[in-house]
Amino acid sequence: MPSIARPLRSVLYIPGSKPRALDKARGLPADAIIFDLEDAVTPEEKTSARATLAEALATGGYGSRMKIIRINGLDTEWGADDAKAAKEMGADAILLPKVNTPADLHALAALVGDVPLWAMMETPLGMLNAAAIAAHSQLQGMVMGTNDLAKDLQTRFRADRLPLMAGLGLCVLAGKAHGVALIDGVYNAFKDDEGLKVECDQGRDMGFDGKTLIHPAQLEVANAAFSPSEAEIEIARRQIAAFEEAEAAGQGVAVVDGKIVENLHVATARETLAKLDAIAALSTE
Ligand SMILES: CC(C)(COP(=O)(O)OP(=O)(O)OC[C@H]1O[C@@H](n2cnc3c(N)ncnc32)[C@H](O)[C@@H]1OP(=O)(O)O)[C@@H](O)C(=O)NCCC(=O)NCCSC(=O)C[C@H](O)C(=O)O
Ligand SMILES: [Mg+2]
Repeated sequence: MPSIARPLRSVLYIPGSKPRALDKARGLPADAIIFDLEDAVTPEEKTSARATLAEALATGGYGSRMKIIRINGLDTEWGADDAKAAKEMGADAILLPKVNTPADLHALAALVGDVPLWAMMETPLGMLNAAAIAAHSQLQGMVMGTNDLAKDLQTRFRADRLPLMAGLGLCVLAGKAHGVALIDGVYNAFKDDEGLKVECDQGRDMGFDGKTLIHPAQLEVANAAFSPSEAEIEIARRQIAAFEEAEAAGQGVAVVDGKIVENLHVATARETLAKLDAIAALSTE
């Protein structure tokens, strides 16, 4: 399945309770924003955060950035009211935490109707049910919750994320099979650009569309890592040109830099250039 056209390289969490951060985000180069009512907001502020967020979104100014609202779980005292409020606020998508089964999404859909849904994939049961969750007709995005997953798996932190790979891999397979956007988990050490880059590159290599972020300082690294590189652009152009030349000569295969280029490689090359165009279009919106 091809990735969706909208760039989602950088997906920034903003606590719904923080007016200063909500305001700052209007000028930040994030492809998407997750306005958070869940873990970034204290129980004491849950209700007021809903009102603070509603005011920020009514004021607007977020441009073409995708606006996703993460609500509290429907098993909490805030979840149902969050869901109804998120729909009224005109969210592009509602993100449900700790999705374990498709039934969790059915319950949310019953409250909000046909609003696009996103799922936090962050429990062992959710990972095991990734294929069924990704198949839900309203699901358009999956966000990895690597902190909650690590907690439930009782893993130790490893820079290579080996203990999380089985779960992340299941989500990548499920998301690709059903054409769902795939966003990698956060990198907690928000002052460590080098570590962030390593993790972004790993996520990109795995097929994620982008990374969730917790601080504006992480935007540049993520945007760069999930954009086509100069080398990828250059080889894509040469592959397309070589294949077209081969086709004109009645052949189905070209060779570039000693490697074969077939239809499927050309499809990937065209996707790379389309992504570049979509990113360029963001700056003119
Ligand atoms: C991590 C932070 C608490 C750090 O905050 P702070 O100390 O205020 O940072 P700075 O002083 O460096 O901030 C500089 C300016 O940037 C603004 N800011 C900070 N963070 C954000 C943000 N996320 N979005 C927009 N703007 C932001 C500050 O307001 C400052 O602005 P100004 O004063 O005008 O210069 C903080 O960054 C933070 O709260 N981050 C978000 C944390 C969060 O959302 N956590 C929940 C999501 S992660 C999660 O739940 C993962 C998942 O579920 C899992 O299981 O893994
Ligand atoms: Mg979480």
